Amino acid sequence: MMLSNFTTSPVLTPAVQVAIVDALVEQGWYVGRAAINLDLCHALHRELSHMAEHDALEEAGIGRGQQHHLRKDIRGDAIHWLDRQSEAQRHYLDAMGELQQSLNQALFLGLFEYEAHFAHYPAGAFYQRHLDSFRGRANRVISTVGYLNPQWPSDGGGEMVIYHPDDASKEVARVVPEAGTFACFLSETVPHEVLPTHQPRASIAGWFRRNASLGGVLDPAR
Ligand SMILES: O=C(O)CCC(=O)C(=O)O
Ligand SMILES: [Fe+2]
Repeated sequence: MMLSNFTTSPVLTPAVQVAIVDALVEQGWYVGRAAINLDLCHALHRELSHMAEHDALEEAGIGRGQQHHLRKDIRGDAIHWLDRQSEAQRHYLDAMGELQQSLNQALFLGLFEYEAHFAHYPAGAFYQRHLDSFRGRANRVISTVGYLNPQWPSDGGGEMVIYHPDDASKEVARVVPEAGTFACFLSETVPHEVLPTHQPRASIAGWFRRNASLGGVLDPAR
């Protein structure tokens, strides 16, 4: 049994939370290495690997509610929504709850909930350039990605590319998906993609949401 101390140190330090808020205000996106507690990343990685090995993941699709369908030509990951079933998941979700409070206090965003899924990209999988939310639908406000891979070779592929909010042809960051790295960006304005990965790739993608129920029509969470 490996001893892990993710329960005793913060998932995201207060300094990292401040850096996230500042970067979102200044440029609309944040990327930090060694931002999330590594023991927690390892515990979450074990959990996701176990699910992948036991066929416990579902193929990811695009669109929500009735519009949900599979498009392997657009995204090739398999997912499992976090459900607080393990201590590691509860820690991650509690940390995102704290971040939600920091974001609301500093930016008055009125974020009211957070949803997140594990994502497993098998070798060869990618996710084409996209926005996580569409203006007007105003449901997903801030996107987060936590990376779980214990190590990542320089030729491993699978980087997340972030593009400039005002110029989608301009690459502003290339994020190596290694454990401890955390990315965060405005869901409606920051285009991003996952380049084809050359080896299995593990992450947690999540979104802070605002209630977007309109005209009595319930906005489906997923
Ligand atoms: O895993 C990543 O790096 C990003 C995934 C993503 O863009 C998404 O799930 O919407
Ligand atoms: Fe995305």
